[in-house]
Amino acid sequence: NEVQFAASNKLKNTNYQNVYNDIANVIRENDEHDDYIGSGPVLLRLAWHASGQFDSKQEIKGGSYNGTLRFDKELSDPSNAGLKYAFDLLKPIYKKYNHQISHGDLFTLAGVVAVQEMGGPKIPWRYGRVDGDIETVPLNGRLPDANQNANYVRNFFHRLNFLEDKEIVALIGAHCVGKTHLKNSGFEGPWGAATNMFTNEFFRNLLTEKWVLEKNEAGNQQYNNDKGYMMLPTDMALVQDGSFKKIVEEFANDESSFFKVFSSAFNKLLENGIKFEKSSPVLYFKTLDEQDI
Ligand code: HEM
Ligand SMILES: Nc1ncc(C2CC2)[nH]1
Repeated sequence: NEVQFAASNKLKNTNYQNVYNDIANVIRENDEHDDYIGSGPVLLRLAWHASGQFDSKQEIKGGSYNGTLRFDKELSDPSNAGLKYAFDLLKPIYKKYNHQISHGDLFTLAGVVAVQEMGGPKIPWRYGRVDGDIETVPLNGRLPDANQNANYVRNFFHRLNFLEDKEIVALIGAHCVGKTHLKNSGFEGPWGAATNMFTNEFFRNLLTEKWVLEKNEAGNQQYNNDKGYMMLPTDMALVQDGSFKKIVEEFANDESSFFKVFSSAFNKLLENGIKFEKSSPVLYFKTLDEQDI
């Protein structure tokens, strides 16, 4: 399976902090989105969906390299419902940099900005993805189904080369931000209280709240508690499977452990299938707060 080689881009490393800041300012300016949850969660989901359709066994491999989520063919995949809003937020930034940044680099960088600006861990990031044409759009249907159990979840992430349970549990911990929307996915409700701060709270709620399996208005089964919070079947799988559950307990007790594993797993997700030059710089970005902006 040939891999795709990252190209050296025209932007100098320093300019990527400017792109980071532009995306961070878009998040600040659109804080009213989704009843003031803000635009961080949906931009994080955009970066995940731009990368999670990777399958090294397929002719068309997918992954973030070609920036194919920009094509309606992929954006209209029912799994991507709600993401056009996030893509539209990034269009003015793409235009501003006038082809000096690819869509693949922009979509993945937006995920890094979203995690960091919501108080999550620093995510190392590299540039060099090159936009592919519409022929490189992967088939729809490669993103995961939320109605499934622990074995499905484990096998799904094995396809993305996440062979350790720790990585899988950490990645799903991104459900600590945002909410589910009936019109997008057929599920409804937030996981918990603070839905725009990236913390280990999602893991605590999984363990401490009393969850009841109910059919929702769309006919899907979801877990609800007495405070109006919800969990997907695939979320609950993390405490139904013994190995996953031990890791949920570790992350619930030690947020720094969750952050460390999430940082490397999210970087790996965003770089699946891409070969970067040894010399290609690994960039770390300052948050707006760290720059006193
Ligand atoms: C078993 C794997 C996963 C399943 C089945 C799944 C499923 C879902 C579903 C059904 C939603 C609700 C979408 C909506 O109704 O708007 C959602 C939201 C979200 N997912 Fe996942 N997800 C998975 C893994 C991930 C991963 C790996 C990440 C990131 C690293 C992620 C980040 C998010 C975020 C940030 C939201 C909130 C979006 C918003 O508030 O608009 N998810 N997910
Ligand atoms: N419980 C739950 N699973 C997924 C979500 C959306 C990310 C917010 N909430």
